[in-house]
Amino acid sequence: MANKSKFIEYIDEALEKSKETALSHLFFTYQGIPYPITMCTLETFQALETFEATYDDIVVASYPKCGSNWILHIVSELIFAVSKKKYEYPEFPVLECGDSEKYQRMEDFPSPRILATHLHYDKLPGSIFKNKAKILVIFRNPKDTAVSFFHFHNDVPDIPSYGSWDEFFRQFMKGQVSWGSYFDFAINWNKHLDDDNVKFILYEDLKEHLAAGIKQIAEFLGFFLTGEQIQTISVQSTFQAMRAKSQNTHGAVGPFLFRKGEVGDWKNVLSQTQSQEMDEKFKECLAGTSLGAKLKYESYCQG
Ligand SMILES: Nc1ncnc2c1ncn2[C@@H]1O[C@H](COP(=O)(O)OS(=O)(=O)O)[C@@H](OP(=O)(O)O)[C@H]1O
Repeated sequence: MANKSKFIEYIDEALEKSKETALSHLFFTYQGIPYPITMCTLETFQALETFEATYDDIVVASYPKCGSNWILHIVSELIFAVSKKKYEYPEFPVLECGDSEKYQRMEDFPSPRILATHLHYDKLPGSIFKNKAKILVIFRNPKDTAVSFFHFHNDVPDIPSYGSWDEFFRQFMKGQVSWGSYFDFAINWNKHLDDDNVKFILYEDLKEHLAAGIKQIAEFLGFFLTGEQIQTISVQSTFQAMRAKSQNTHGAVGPFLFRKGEVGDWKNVLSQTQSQEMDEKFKECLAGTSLGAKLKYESYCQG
């Protein structure tokens, strides 16, 4: 991720703040959703109301740990392929993270701007829809998402740890984790996945058919690449390739962020009771919905 220094600088600063933050003090609530005080502030949320999206913006929307860094990488490689200019991330790309003046600075960022966000659909700035920015929404099955989230907290030395997986699981199921409930995030998006300018991506599908997924993303963004170019990006976008470069792209947190990149790791972590509890929650929130079908829950979360 190009202007590494600013990107990594931001991550390092957040880690530095995390060192002094106990888990019990990690969250503040804004409009009903918990956010980590190490990355989000009230001032920035208030300033976000002034953010003007543009038609050229590419927004990568996801619940945490569903693969946003993967998509950010693919999109920046696609831009490089069509423009021959290396995409430079001018600063940390998560829209709601950083200081309150970032939206002013963003006005001068070169187009297309690539933005990431973990905000729920109903918390996204209205200008994203009004100005018809393109939105890539990535979802991953909730069991692997929870396991990835837990490991991130408990493996990265400076991030506040949970006492145990069981404790994390309880909080995850209640939505008392950073960016709130996976299920609320999903319910919020459910009716909008076929909207104009929205492209749904399933982590598990991308993992199985990487080149085909990259081609679909390129087409959605209106980029025309040769099969050879798609193939090259595909080779650079495997988990192994990204993990190998992760210290350069993401700094010290890189190898923890690019942890395992697998489908089904939940089977090593969730107890049978926890697995059933998640199945019940899925049924209650998403059974019979369009997103429920798109997530292919039976394939990835059962058996
Ligand atoms: N190329 C590729 N292939 C497969 N999987 C990948 C890839 N890149 C990132 N990942 C996995 O995505 C998980 C991190 O998700 P995010 O990038 O959304 O994390 S974050 O919320 O922005 O911190 C995290 O999942 P886990 O390994 O299960 O923890 C990453 O390994």
